[in-house]
This record gives sequence, structure tokens and C-alpha cells, in this order.
Amino acid sequence: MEIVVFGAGALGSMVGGILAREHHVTLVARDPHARRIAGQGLRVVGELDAHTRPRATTAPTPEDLTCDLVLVTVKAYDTDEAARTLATGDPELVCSLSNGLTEETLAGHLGDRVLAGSATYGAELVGPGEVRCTGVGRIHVGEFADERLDGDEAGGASRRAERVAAAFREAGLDCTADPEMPRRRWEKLAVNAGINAVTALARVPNGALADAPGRAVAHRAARETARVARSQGLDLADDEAVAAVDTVVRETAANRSSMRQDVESGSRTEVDAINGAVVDRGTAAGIDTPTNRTMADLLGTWERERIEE
Ligand SMILES: NC(=O)C1=CN([C@@H]2O[C@H](COP(=O)(O)OP(=O)(O)OC[C@H]3O[C@@H](n4cnc5c(N)ncnc54)[C@H](OP(=O)(O)O)[C@@H]3O)[C@@H](O)[C@H]2O)C=CC1
Ligand SMILES: CC(C)(CO)C(=O)C(=O)O
Repeated sequence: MEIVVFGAGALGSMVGGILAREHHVTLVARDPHARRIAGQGLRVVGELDAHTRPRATTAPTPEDLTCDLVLVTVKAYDTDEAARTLATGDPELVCSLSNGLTEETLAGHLGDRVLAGSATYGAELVGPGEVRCTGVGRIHVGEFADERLDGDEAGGASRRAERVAAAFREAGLDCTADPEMPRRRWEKLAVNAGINAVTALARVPNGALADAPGRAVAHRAARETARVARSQGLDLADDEAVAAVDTVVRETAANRSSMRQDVESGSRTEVDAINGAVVDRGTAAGIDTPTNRTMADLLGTWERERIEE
């Protein structure tokens, strides 16, 4: 496959580096990372090990973006700009692995070429040309809205998602085409809504949410997310959202969540695309989401203060 990874920071470099074992991969990255990859290739270290030679560029041309698949791995707040750039080319499929509800933004520019994705692999950039896999997880891809599973995609499966998943597996990544991606997307949102902001505000590892009082806050945020999901026609029970939070807390107990990492490095967070998305959709559906609203407001206050400094 001809694959472009748009926004090759930590996650995109790791996934792109592994995909380059079997596919023609172009990484859209920043310098000096892009320059080092173009010169010396890309090293994946840690729990995965590879040295591959994907192409790398900071400024993709429309021809570069006319490919079989674009994987979007920018932070959620960069999705709109990424989508505008992607629309200058003609990719056959576009799939986001970003956290938060980003697919609607992509589809606004790229239409029904957009698939949804989620990743539970962990990745951190070591330096130019090198990325560390900090945890082997799983990637899911699929259609992002129930109505897109109808028609010729009978039975909820999506042939194009199956094709993407098979290409990932061929390169050695654990990837599944999920016939229930619309629901999974909201379940992942509940997990991120429950874990990310709480661990960022309290400055604790994910495992600290195994006990009260952090656990109770995370559960409230997850229940609110499930309620909003149901208002959008998705079948996500409160108990299922809470159980998903508990599972991820257990499985990633030692992790510093991505939002905690952002706050500790003084960077903008993805709170708008996570807790903010729950609040906005809840408001539109007449559902109050006080826990998500409080977390979005607190992190929003911190972000404004940081930007003004
Ligand atoms: N890292 C992880 O383990 C995981 C991350 N995720 C999710 O994946 C997404 C990416 O996370 P992560 O990889 O950690 O983030 P990073 O910030 O490391 O990577 C994103 C990269 O995209 C670059 N970028 C943004 N816009 C452009 C552009 N127009 N052209 C070229 N490069 C661009 C950014 O550069 P710059 O900063 O200079 O703008 C940055 O290097 C997030 O939504 C995150 O929540 C999900 C699961 C695991
Ligand atoms: C699953 C979890 C919570 C793992 O830390 C994550 O996605 C994140 O940190 O953004």
C-alpha cells in the first residue's frame, strides 16, 4: 500500500516506522525529525524494534497525498488544518488514530473517505529519527457512524476497514477491523474523558484512579459520556463505560496519561476534543455533563493562563 502518515510525532512515527517494513510509507513530520529520517532512516526502539527507511517530508505535495491511505496522527486540535491540507490531494482512504472525536472534522473536508481508528499502543519520541514504543497495544479501524455501515457494507463489517487492518497486520501491528467502531469510538471517548483530565489535574499515574476519590470522578465523567452517547443513538451503557475505564486504569497503571504529559511539559491539551466534545454534544441534546464541564473549564483556564504567560 502507498501510505502517508500525517503528523509523524510519537504515535505516527512508531506506526509509520513499522508499516514501512511492508509498505511504501511517507511521513509528514517536522524538522529536524523529517530531515534525520530522510538521511538515516527511522529507528523504533523499546517494545518494538525496527530500522526502516520511509520517505519523510515537511511539506507534502498534492501528488504525495494522492495515495491508498492517509493515517492522521496529529493532536486533535490540529485536525482541521490537517484535513484542509489533505484535501489538496486525492487520498483513497483517510483514517485518524487521534484521541477525541476528530472524524467529523475530517469528513467535513474529505467526505466518506474517512474511517475511524483508535490506538492503545504507547509511543514517545526519543529524538530526531528515533521513537520508543512504550507499550504494545491494539489498533482498531472501522466506519465511524452507524449509517455508514448500511448499504453495501452488510452485517456491520466494512470491507475497506478489513483491507486496512490486513495491511497493518502484514507489517506486524496488532490491528482489527471493528464492525462496531461507532460504539468503540464513544467507549474510548469515555475512557479518555474519565482518565486523561483527572490524571492531568491531579498529576497522578493512571493507576491512582483504581481507588477513591479519583476513581469516583473518572466514573462520573464516563457515565456522563455514555449518557450522551446514547442520546446520539449509540448502545453504550453506563456500566460498560465505567468497566472500560477500570480496565484501562488497570492495564496502564504505570502510564502518565497523554494529557498529564501535555500539562507537565506546558503544552496545549486535547481537553476540547475529549471532555469538551462530551459537553458540547450533551448541551445540544439537553443533557447536563457537570463533571466533564468542570474538567474542561479547569484545563481551559490553565491553557489560557499558559498562553498569556
Ligand atoms: N503517543 C501515544 O502513545 C498515543 C497518542 N495517541 C493520540 O495520537 C495523537 C498524536 O499523539 P502524539 O503522537 O503523542 O503527538 P505528537 O505531538 O508527538 O505528534 C503529532 C505531530 O504532528 C505534528 N504536526 C501537526 N501538524 C502538522 C503539519 N501540518 N505538518 C507536519 N507535522 C504536523 C506535530 O508537530 P508540532 O508539535 O510541531 O505541531 C507533532 O510532531 C493524539 O491525538 C494522541 O492523543 C493515541 C494513543 C497513544
Ligand atoms: C488510554 C490512555 C488513557 C492511556 O494513558 C490514553 O489514551 C492517553 O493517555 O491518552
